[in-house]
Amino acid sequence: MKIALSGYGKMGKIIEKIALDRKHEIVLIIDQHNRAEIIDEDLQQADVVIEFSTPESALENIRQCIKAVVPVVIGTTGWYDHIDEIKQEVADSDGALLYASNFSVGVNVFFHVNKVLAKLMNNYPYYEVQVEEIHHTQKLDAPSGTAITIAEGIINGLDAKQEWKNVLTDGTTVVDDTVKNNQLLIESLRIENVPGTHTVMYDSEVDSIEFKHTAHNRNGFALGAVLAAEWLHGKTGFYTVQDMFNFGA
Ligand SMILES: NC(=O)C1=CN([C@@H]2O[C@H](COP(=O)(O)OP(=O)(O)OC[C@H]3O[C@@H](n4cnc5c(N)ncnc54)[C@H](OP(=O)(O)O)[C@@H]3O)[C@@H](O)[C@H]2O)C=CC1
Ligand SMILES: O=C(O)C1=N[C@H](C(=O)O)C[C@H](O)C1
Repeated sequence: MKIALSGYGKMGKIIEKIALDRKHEIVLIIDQHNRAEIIDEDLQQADVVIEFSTPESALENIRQCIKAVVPVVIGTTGWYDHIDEIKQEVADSDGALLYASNFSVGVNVFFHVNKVLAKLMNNYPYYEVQVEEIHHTQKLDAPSGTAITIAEGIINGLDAKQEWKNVLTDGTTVVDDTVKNNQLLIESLRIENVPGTHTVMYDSEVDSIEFKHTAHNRNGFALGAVLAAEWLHGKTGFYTVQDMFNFGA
């Protein structure tokens, strides 16, 4: 398959290596420096674009892929307020798009079990729940896209929570204590060199339940993105990575 990389930072470089190992060809690399010169015909050399750039640039990059009718796999986070518009634009152009807040197998298993657990915990309302995410200090968005997906899974399953609220903390004190009872707290910590750690905590007076995923490196994210590009090839429509993993509802 011919792959274009949109974003060539920490993730783009690992994706390139895994794609080459899997006998794909990288036909175009886009970063901040050449972005302005990229025209639709450049993108159309590729069977699929893999987009891991920045929260500010992702939307424009995605829209150019849709306009050029080139399938796009999106790992970039921080653009999710526009998902409904993008879904409509993909439908209007008969394009192909797959996105994920997290492409790793482990996190997608975690997402599934998190939803089951949230429904179960309706029976035990004396547990208070919160989410914690820890990432490296270069991360531009908070909360992480993964934490948002986890929070949505809890909110859909657990009657006591209706919305999430994010607090950036230094790990010792919660800076903002205005979280309401119906809000699910997502604490974000930024610590040097952490690839991504997510924990769901249910806490009661007598005990705590902690459900945790720790990424040891970025290889699982990158492999998942390449597998998603292979899966999307030849399809049209709007997909999430859950369509690929197919763990069920
Ligand atoms: N879904 C998932 O599984 C995962 C998602 N992510 C997400 O992917 C994104 C990228 O992460 P990461 O690789 O760590 O970030 P980096 O900061 O390491 O890389 C970002 C890259 O985007 C480039 N860039 C900046 N502006 C543009 C633009 N307008 N068009 C194209 N490229 C541009 C930068 O170029 P330059 O170097 O020239 O500035 C850089 O190469 C983040 O949103 C992160 O949250 C990360 C890991 C897993
Ligand atoms: O920025 C990162 O590094 C990561 N971003 C994704 C997110 O926001 O959830 C996925 C992973 O946790 C790493």
